Amino acid sequence: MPVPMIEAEDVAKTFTVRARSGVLRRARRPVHAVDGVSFTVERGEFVGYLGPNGAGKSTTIKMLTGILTASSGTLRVCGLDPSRRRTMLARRIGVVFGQRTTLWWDLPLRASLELVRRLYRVEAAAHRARLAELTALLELEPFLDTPVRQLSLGQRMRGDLAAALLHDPELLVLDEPTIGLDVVSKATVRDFLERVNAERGTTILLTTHDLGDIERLCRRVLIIDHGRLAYDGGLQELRRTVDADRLLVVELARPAPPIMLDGIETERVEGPRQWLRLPNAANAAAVVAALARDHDIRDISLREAGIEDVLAGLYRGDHAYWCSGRPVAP
Ligand SMILES: Nc1ncnc2c1ncn2[C@@H]1O[C@H](COP(=O)(O)OP(=O)(O)OP(=O)(O)O)[C@@H](O)[C@H]1O
Repeated sequence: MPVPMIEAEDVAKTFTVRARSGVLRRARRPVHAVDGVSFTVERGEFVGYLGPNGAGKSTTIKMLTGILTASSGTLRVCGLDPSRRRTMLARRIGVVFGQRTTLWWDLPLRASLELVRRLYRVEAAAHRARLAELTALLELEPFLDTPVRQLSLGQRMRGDLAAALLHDPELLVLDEPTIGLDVVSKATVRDFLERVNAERGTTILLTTHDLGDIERLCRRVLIIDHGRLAYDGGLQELRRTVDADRLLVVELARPAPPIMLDGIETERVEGPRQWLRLPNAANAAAVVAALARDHDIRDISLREAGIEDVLAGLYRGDHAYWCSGRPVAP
């Protein structure tokens, strides 16, 4: 059986921070950034790694790439211990941090990519072929000779993606790759990542707050909260698992007091329009029939819970935590 791309078993990372506890005293306090996380990512998967601010995503990525050493637990990436085999691992993985560039600020993009080639010791002919392919896919040609500092955010991100993939890594780790990009640049980056995964079989682990990235690209998501894994499974299953409410928007013939229906909360009233929160278990057809019986209705529409609602509920702690289809203690 092939070795999984990522194997994390009970991985934890605790930082010690010093906080002022008196005029002169500074007390030490542990911060459990990652608190016993276990998961496996198989070759060829495209996995989203989600969680609210401060959940432990970046810390996990830093451990996966060998920048930080885990405080406890076992971690294997491409079968290697990242903190002990960091250089060897660097040749097999690509990493992109959306907030930072790995390119040389004052050099043209082409020269930056040449330096990356030398760092990874990619043979010149292989580099030319790969650069030509990435240039076409990411449409880099118009700005290959522009200094990196003059590139727009979207152009720089495409340059960073090329740099991360020049050595044809088995695993691509992305931390917020579409942050700050406009809709067209986001679409280019998403199309590109989809192709890299589908055509080259590159395994991708994607951290993002952009749910459009996740809905478009990830078949599986891992959700981390307070350093612990809150969910591991498909997006559709997540929607079904988490009891997310739907919203019924009712337009009455004339303004009226809030509608009273058993088990249904009228969330907002604006003139003749009312917003009713429907629990997942409620039968929408029965609710509409009851409304039609007692009120003069002009229009009605049902808004399904979006993935944002599902995640917001999960992050707020409204729901039990679920992993592998089973509830787990938060
Ligand atoms: N070097 C550090 N020293 C002390 N605490 C840290 C350090 N790095 C991270 N932390 C803390 O660990 C926790 C997890 O941080 P992390 O950056 O991994 O979260 P995140 O999920 O990436 O958040 P965001 O979505 O905001 O980027 C936070 O409480 C953070 O303050």
